Amino acid sequence: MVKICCIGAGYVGGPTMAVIAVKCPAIEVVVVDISKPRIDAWNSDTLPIYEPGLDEVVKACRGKNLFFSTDVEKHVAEADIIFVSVNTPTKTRGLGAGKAADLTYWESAARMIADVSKSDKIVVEKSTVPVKTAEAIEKILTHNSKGINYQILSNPEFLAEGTAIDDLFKPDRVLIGGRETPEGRKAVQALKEVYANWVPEENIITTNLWSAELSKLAANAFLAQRISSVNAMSALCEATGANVSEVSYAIGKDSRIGPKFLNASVGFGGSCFQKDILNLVIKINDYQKSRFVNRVVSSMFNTVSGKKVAVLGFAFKKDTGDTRETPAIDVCKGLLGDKAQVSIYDPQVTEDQIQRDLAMNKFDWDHPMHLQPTSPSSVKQVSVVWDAYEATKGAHAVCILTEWNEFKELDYQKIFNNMQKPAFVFDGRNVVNADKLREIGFIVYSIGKPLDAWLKDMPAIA
Ligand SMILES: NC(=O)C1=CN([C@@H]2O[C@H](COP(=O)(O)OP(=O)(O)OC[C@H]3O[C@@H](n4cnc5c(N)ncnc54)[C@H](O)[C@@H]3O)[C@@H](O)[C@H]2O)C=CC1
Ligand SMILES: O=C(O)[C@H]1O[C@H](OP(=O)(O)OP(=O)(O)OC[C@H]2O[C@@H](n3ccc(=O)[nH]c3=O)[C@H](O)[C@@H]2O)[C@H](O)[C@@H](O)[C@@H]1O
Repeated sequence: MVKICCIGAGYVGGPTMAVIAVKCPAIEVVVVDISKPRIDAWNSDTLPIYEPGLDEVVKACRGKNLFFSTDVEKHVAEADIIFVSVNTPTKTRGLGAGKAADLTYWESAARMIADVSKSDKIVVEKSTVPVKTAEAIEKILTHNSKGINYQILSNPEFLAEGTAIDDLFKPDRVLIGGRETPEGRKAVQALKEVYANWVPEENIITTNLWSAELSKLAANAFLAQRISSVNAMSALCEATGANVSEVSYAIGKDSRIGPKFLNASVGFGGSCFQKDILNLVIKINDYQKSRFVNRVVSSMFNTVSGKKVAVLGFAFKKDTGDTRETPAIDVCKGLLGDKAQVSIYDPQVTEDQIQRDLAMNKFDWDHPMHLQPTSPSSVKQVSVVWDAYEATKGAHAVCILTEWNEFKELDYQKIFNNMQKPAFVFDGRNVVNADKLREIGFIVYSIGKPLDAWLKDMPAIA
């Protein structure tokens, strides 16, 4: 019989383990906690937390294959899989106070696991933790390992309070991250088999450890931003006579936005949602563009002065010639600021438009034509050409700024042969097959993907 032990009998540990127990009669589940009153309550008729449906689930399996205990060490020692679902509050003092997560409880749980274990263990991060916590936990466990093999998995929880049991019975997805080694994959599979007792296979996502840890934080950030956006609209509604419920309904009908989580409120609460300013979205967008330019410059020995940089794509998205607020403007201006020679190709944007865009002040495009400069002085460091091969000839680097389909089909071997070496590709839209380009010899940067060894060694990005 597989034995599961969960450290932490709180809002997550209690309901999650009760659902595992009820759905997996062949698994023994023990929930342990250092708080005796909490454990006593879990063993009583008055459970320590209120959740619709929780009483029934606990009553169905408590004393059969679900147990609550304060004998933490005994049950950790006996378990095959240990979930750690202790609290991870915000630090209130010291370095990072008010911002960083306080991992004191996590660390003491990990040290206790290392102390009492006598057999191999799968240790599952259930708590919400900063990215890379698994690495720290791994270090604590393996430095004290006594020959025991530990596999760390990240299995963040997405339940919301008030709907915990429904969310656990029918999760949108279960996410399991693990090491990309044979032992890591085996551990991921073992945990997947637990959830597969009631969750459809296609809803169980497996990833690497860091993607799983980050996805949890990202999901909460997206949800919090959504509420903040609606709440910002509520102030606009009050000022204009619009009705926020009507606005939410109307925008929620857009299938890309969807109808959920669009209720204006006095502000969101709960322990997890904190970063809530609408401004953040704009700041992040500007940051994303300057980060791209910094990548280009820092990768190319910290200067692009006098170097030819090919820009493929100028429109704000594919299949249009529209350039209003295209990120290409800011990226090109950044490269020109560092004195690059920029050679631009876009299948639908004219040379006149590109020169106009690069000469114009930000937001001027949104004023009537007669207020805009009639004959913009062309920017000398810029040439606009008729195809991608011409743009990249003799270049040190290629920057892909629009996701035109034709950029996927280019003959990159031919492009490589005609470029300066080392030849760089900075893919701002994730359109190229980075592995194939690396085989040809390119140094490739793809937005949000693991970095080339070359790029990793270059100076940090501002
Ligand atoms: N509350 C929620 O809706 C959700 C919470 N989370 C995350 O899950 C984690 C747990 O959250 P909650 O269950 O709400 O916290 P909680 O505070 O209700 O429960 C944590 C429990 O861990 C126990 N504990 C702490 N250190 C221990 C140790 N060394 N040994 C044994 N027990 C120990 C505490 O006594 C407490 O009962 C947090 O990281 C939280 O961010 C994730 C998704 C949803
Ligand atoms: O990581 C966590 O702890 C959890 O945080 C939230 O769950 P929770 O905080 O329990 O509850 P929510 O339903 O998300 O509500 C959070 C706050 O936002 C408010 N809210 C929510 C939705 C909405 O449309 N408007 C709004 O103001 C709620 O009233 C509440 O104050 C997430 O929804 C869960 O997916 C996540 O697992």
